[in-house]
Amino acid sequence: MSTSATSAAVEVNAVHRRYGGPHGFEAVRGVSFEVRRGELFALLGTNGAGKTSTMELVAGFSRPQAGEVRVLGHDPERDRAAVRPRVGIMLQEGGFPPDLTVAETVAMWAGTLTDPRPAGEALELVDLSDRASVRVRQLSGGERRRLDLALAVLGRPAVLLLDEPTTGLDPESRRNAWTMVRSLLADGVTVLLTTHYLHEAQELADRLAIMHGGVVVAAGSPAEIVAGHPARITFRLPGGVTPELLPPLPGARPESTAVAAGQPMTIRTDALQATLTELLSWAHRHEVELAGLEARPASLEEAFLAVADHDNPMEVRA
Ligand SMILES: Nc1ncnc2c1ncn2[C@@H]1O[C@H](COP(=O)(O)OP(=O)(O)OP(=O)(O)O)[C@@H](O)[C@H]1O
Repeated sequence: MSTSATSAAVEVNAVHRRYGGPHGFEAVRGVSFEVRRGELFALLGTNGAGKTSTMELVAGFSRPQAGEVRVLGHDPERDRAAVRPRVGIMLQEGGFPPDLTVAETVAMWAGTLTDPRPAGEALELVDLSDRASVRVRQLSGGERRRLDLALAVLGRPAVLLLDEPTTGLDPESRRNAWTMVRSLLADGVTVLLTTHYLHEAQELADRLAIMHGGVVVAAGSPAEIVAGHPARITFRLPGGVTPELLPPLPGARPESTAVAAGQPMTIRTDALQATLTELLSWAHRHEVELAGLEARPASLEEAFLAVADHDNPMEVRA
């Protein structure tokens, strides 16, 4: 195991997870990452990439066939008694008795914890106070998700494991969930979450890993992940100008050269400042206006699509 056992809240080291026996399907194929204390680490990936399978290993619900997991320094499956009181878990299926009310569900769950938050406080955190007397079966999908979240934070966990916590939430509820997660982070809670919302990862994550086909294909801070991908400059080609009349632009390539004068043109560049400088001085010299000019770095979504398309992903240590 690495020497950072004291600083990392979660350590995942070269884990493998196979379903269906020794010759079955290997869903997780040598994944490694660390979640430092107090940070939010996001696991992104295509459908079936192995995010939930990895999350279940961290939750201690199953053992990896190879590799190691440590949560707060313990094996979460073997040392369950040491780990579980300090970890809040929200997986994809809540599975609560449908005939209990929201308040009864929280009370039942609180009964299994040593130092639970007051039920009202937990429901307030997820904006469900006014649904306390409603039966679980009558909740909407988004309200059930919020109940899952209330239960995950009920025991004042030091580490929170959230598997797609905001799937099915409307935009306002999603933002409320982000606010809650940020306040937990401010209190020093460590969060590992999976999400399909790249904007969510960009908003919340200190660091992230992108999984594809059971391995980590990119890892780092959101800025590090997008840094390796080209920026984009768009503008409307001035009247009378075709793409071949543009000057040579350092580090750049047009997305398409079949653009007529007056039409929108997109240029990809690995050297945004140099390309833009050259383009603007050319426009100045020729006294033409680049209407609708926009320049922006790659988004996490562009980086995600690029690495998810990668045919031969390499494992990366986060
Ligand atoms: N119990 C199981 N038995 C057999 N195969 C399984 C089992 N659970 C998951 N898998 C397979 O393992 C692979 C990884 O699944 P997993 O749920 O970990 O992916 P994921 O990244 O969370 O996907 P999604 O984004 O769609 O939720 C998938 O191909 C899935 O079909």
